Amino acid sequence: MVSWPEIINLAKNGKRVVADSRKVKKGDIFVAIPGVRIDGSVFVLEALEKGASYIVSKNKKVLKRVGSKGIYHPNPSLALGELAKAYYFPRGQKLKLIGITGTNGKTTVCFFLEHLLKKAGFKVGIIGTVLVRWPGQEQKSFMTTPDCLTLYQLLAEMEKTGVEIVCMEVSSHALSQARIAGLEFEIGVFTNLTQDHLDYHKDMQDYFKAKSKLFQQYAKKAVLYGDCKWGKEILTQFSGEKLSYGFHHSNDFKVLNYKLFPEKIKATFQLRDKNIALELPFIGKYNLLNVLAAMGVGEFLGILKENIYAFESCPPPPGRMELVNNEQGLGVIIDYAHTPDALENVCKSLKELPINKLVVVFGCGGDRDKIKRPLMAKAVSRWADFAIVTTDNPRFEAPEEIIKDIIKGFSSEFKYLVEMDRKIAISKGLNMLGKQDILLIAGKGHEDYQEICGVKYPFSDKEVVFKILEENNN
Ligand SMILES: CC(=O)N[C@H]1[C@@H](OP(=O)(O)OP(=O)(O)OC[C@H]2O[C@@H](n3ccc(=O)[nH]c3=O)[C@H](O)[C@@H]2O)O[C@H](CO)[C@@H](O)[C@@H]1O[C@H](C)C(=O)N[C@@H](C)C(=O)N[C@H](CCC(=O)O)C(=O)O
Ligand SMILES: Nc1ncnc2c1ncn2[C@@H]1O[C@H](COP(=O)(O)OP(=O)(O)OP(=O)(O)O)[C@@H](O)[C@H]1O
Ligand SMILES: N[C@H](CCC[C@H](N)C(=O)O)C(=O)O
Ligand SMILES: [Mg+2]
Repeated sequence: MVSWPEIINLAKNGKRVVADSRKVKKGDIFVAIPGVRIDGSVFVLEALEKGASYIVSKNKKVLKRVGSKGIYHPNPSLALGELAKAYYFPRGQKLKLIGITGTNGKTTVCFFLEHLLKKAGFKVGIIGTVLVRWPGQEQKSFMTTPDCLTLYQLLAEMEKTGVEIVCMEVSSHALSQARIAGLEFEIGVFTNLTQDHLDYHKDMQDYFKAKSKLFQQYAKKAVLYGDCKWGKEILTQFSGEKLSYGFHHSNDFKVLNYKLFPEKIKATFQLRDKNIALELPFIGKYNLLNVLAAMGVGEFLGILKENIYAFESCPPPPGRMELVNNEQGLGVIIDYAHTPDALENVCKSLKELPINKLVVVFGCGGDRDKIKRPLMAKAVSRWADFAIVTTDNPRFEAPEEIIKDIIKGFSSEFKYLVEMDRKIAISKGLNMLGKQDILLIAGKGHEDYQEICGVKYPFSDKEVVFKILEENNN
């Protein structure tokens, strides 16, 4: 039987590593991952039939049947990371990695960082919910954090083309499933932790445990949101170099004062002993936190001071508090808020502007956390003047049932209507707009599809707005 160091050496010398039996080719090393739906050990025979030369598994019964080609590893997900690292980075990882985790703000911080680091002269790559991008390359994303092998493949490709630093979103699913196993992160960022994904994580403590792995197992330095108990807990536990940020005066990097305008924010920050006033080209008070997170990373990399004004030309990511400019002069905003906290923050930020009525079109995703549905409605009803409840991505759930869960969160006096067809819902919202009113279309942001029963139908909130306005014009 081959030993673990021997198999690592084989991977270093170009022996392919796969975790999906459908992709096995002759000579590959197949790693059987115990998945959420199914145990990869079920596919060991298929992998062998396709010519796999080695099987890595923790299932001793299966390994007994495999014989000399079998290799026992107590944690196949970690084994996959080690093998992927050996295969894709045989001479070690040279790329600097920045990992961003948290319920909300990962994509935004990632985009802000890309902008800052480019200005500082780095060759930067980003990996996240909206896209994967590095100089000369851009691909649409299918996951926030890709599976382990896809991730390593991307990173290796980036390194080959001269990328020096990669900022990537690290979801709690990725941390639980060890998709980043074997990678070393120069800096980890924690943006916040609020209700989401309780379909996957047992409770908030379990969700936090997944998030905090980034700091316990992977990151050398930490940039931490210090205004919540979860951030404070990581701050206390983390033994490496760390920096906290937030609105509270106890943080290392903080907001001293700010003023929100319909298309920008003017703010003064205190960065340890230095104060700086900036005019930022986006809206949403919480985006001040996302800027601080990016500043914290800049500080650790030693490039913040010379490049701080980069934030004054930093556009928000697509579908995040995106103003839909239109000839009719209607106030329309598209945002990716799909959690109670995000909706609370977005609606509150909009109501802080000098506006009249706030109308919100939103729904909730199917096959995801059900507990958050009435809480999202509650957040909307606290700040909005009217809501139109519609479909998001129903996936395999009945839209009527999702909507039933949502409307349980509205108080009896709150005014809303239900319109299942998202296009008609948006159209109804647009028709309600008067002078200085705002229509917030929440939940799908940059997404260009609506997923119903396993089929992704083309649907972009932004394009739909333009289409309706054009139809109304004719
Ligand atoms: C719940 C979840 O995260 N599931 C992910 C997980 O699937 P799984 O554990 O169910 O895998 P499985 O289907 O049981 O298969 C187990 C193993 O058997 C292998 N297999 C499977 C079938 C076969 O014929 N042969 C075979 O060898 C699989 O390759 C796998 O290694 O591992 C798969 C392979 O890496 C992922 O594609 C899959 O993501 C699904 C599609 C997904 O929707 N994930 C979402 C929830 C997610 O991860 N989202 C986060 C963002 C969350 C946020 O908003 O923060 C993300 O990072 O994208
Ligand atoms: N720092 C923040 N605090 C609270 N809410 C935020 C923050 N940043 C962004 N949001 C809200 O969360 C939404 C999603 O933001 P973003 O895409 O940056 O987060 P994310 O963590 O990448 O989300 P996902 O996990 O879905 O990829 C935004 O559209 C906004 O409504
Ligand atoms: N990454 C998140 C995105 C949710 C976006 C929302 N549009 C939905 O479909 O619920 C998830 O997969 O839970
Ligand atoms: Mg994201």
